[in-house]
Amino acid sequence: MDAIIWEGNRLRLLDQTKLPGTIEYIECNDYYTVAEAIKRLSVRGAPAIGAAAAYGLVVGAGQIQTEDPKVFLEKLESIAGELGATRPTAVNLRWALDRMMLRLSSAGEKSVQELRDILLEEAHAIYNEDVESNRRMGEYGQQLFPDEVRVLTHCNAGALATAGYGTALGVIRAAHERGKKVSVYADETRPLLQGARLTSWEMVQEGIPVTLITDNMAGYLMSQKMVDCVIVGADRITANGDVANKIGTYGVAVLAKYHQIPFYVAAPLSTIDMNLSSGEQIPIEERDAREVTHHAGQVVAPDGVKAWNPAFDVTPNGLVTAIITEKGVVQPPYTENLKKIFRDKKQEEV
Ligand SMILES: CSC[C@@H](O)[C@@H](O)C(=O)COP(=O)(O)O
Repeated sequence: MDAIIWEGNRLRLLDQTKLPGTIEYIECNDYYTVAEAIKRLSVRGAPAIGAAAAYGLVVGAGQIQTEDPKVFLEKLESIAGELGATRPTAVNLRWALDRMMLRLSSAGEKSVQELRDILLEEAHAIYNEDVESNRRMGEYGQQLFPDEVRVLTHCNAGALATAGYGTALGVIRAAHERGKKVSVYADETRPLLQGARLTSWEMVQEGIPVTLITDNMAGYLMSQKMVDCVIVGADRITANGDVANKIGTYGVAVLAKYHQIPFYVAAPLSTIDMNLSSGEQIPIEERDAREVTHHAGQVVAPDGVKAWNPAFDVTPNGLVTAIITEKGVVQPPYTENLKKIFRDKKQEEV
């Protein structure tokens, strides 16, 4: 199931808030619809947000009515600002928009129509490269798994959270495709249940054995020696290897350390923010308290109660066994080894 579809010059986004019950696509005829879809988590997951915003910028470019390239670029910059402000933690969003704008600024003198065409080409490149990165990550990551493995994951880092195939779930998929006996425990992931609604759905569709648990069961699961490793995705990784991911990830990492279970993070280089030296600098999105006080539209807390709703937490690098990227598996010390992986990538591009 594709989260993002560009077809016949139209953008359609799968409304993930309705899964697994209803499969419905949102038609995005203007960039406000894309921005709204990102804000309300119709499209979610760091790489998917980046690709959706890139296409959102293409849609926005079509709304700008001018033939003057300078005016066009000014208006586009403002649309990129609006799209970029929709969710603060996933760095892929800013990364994709910056890449789109940079491509235009390095294009030289072009007509407005040519600039629009370049934008679409770049959005396709971001999308296609993400799928390719996930497949590579899958190949590297699956080598860390023994032939028979029970894996715990948190939130949804699958095909739905990316342009396709998935990061953490991509590694699980790759292991399964290579004939390894993989079974998955999926944390339900309160408050919005991405684990229950999306991860377990993806695994069922794929025929990979999955068992759903509530978030507070992970400790007992580990104490019963029912899990061999943890693998999660990421929304932003800083230069020292600290990892921001869905709220609850930190708790799982602490439990994994205590139980001496490897804790892996799978993420493309577009999720690694080398401009931030540590996780304390990552902006953490706080969402509406109603997501905590309500469940499926029903109130589950007394009227007037205060609720706190940070959408992400930060797992310190010391709890991370390895970071799986499309360029290989990065081991500690992260400050040194992440720098090296970016240096190698730059050399490859020359
Ligand atoms: C491959 S995506 C990894 C993360 O983006 C994912 O684990 C996550 O935390 C998603 O959060 P969400 O709030 O659903 O966008």
